[in-house]
Amino acid sequence: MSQPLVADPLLAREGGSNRKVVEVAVGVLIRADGAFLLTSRPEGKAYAGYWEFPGGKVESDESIEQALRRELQEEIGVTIANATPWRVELVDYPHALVRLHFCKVRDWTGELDMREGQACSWQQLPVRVHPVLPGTIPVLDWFAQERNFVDATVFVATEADCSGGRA
Ligand SMILES: Nc1nc2c([nH]c(=O)n2[C@@H]2O[C@H](COP(=O)(O)OP(=O)(O)OP(=O)(O)O)[C@@H](O)[C@H]2O)c(=O)[nH]1
Repeated sequence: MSQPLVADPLLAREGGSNRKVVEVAVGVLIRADGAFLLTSRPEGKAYAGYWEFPGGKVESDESIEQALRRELQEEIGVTIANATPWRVELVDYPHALVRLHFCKVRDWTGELDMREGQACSWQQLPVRVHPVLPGTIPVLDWFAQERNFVDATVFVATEADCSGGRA
């Protein structure tokens, strides 16, 4: 699959790309111990099986927070108390030009329930699930900056790891 570009917002706004921008609300659920929730993209969607933060497209009559509340109920069965806007990123995929509105969520009710057959995993840096969706990688870098984490944000198995560590 060809790799997406992280688009230049100015170029997109000035007509460098005439594709419609799809607004996406993304929830970064963070537990008290700092672990964050990743989910796998369901079968049938672009990049099926890739790991991402849960969320989805904003409908025309919704705010980012409303869309996020709806998507998280629909996809993972939790109700968020509130969402704190964190960062916005424009990504130019072959299938869509998306503006990702990442929001931190620390307070929710309900048990996790993967309603679209996804997998889920609470992760710390470096993340141990793969592959990670290209548009999700920058979020790991933002976490690394916040947490003074200097190693690679995605764990890469070495030969020693694969052979159980024996020489
Ligand atoms: N949910 C989510 N989407 C992301 C992330 N990073 C990222 O590039 N995206 C992109 O944002 C878009 C989200 O669309 P989606 O297909 O998940 O949204 P949706 O649930 O409303 O889909 P549907 O309307 O096809 O059912 C996809 O193009 C996806 O590749 C992420 O961390 N989380």
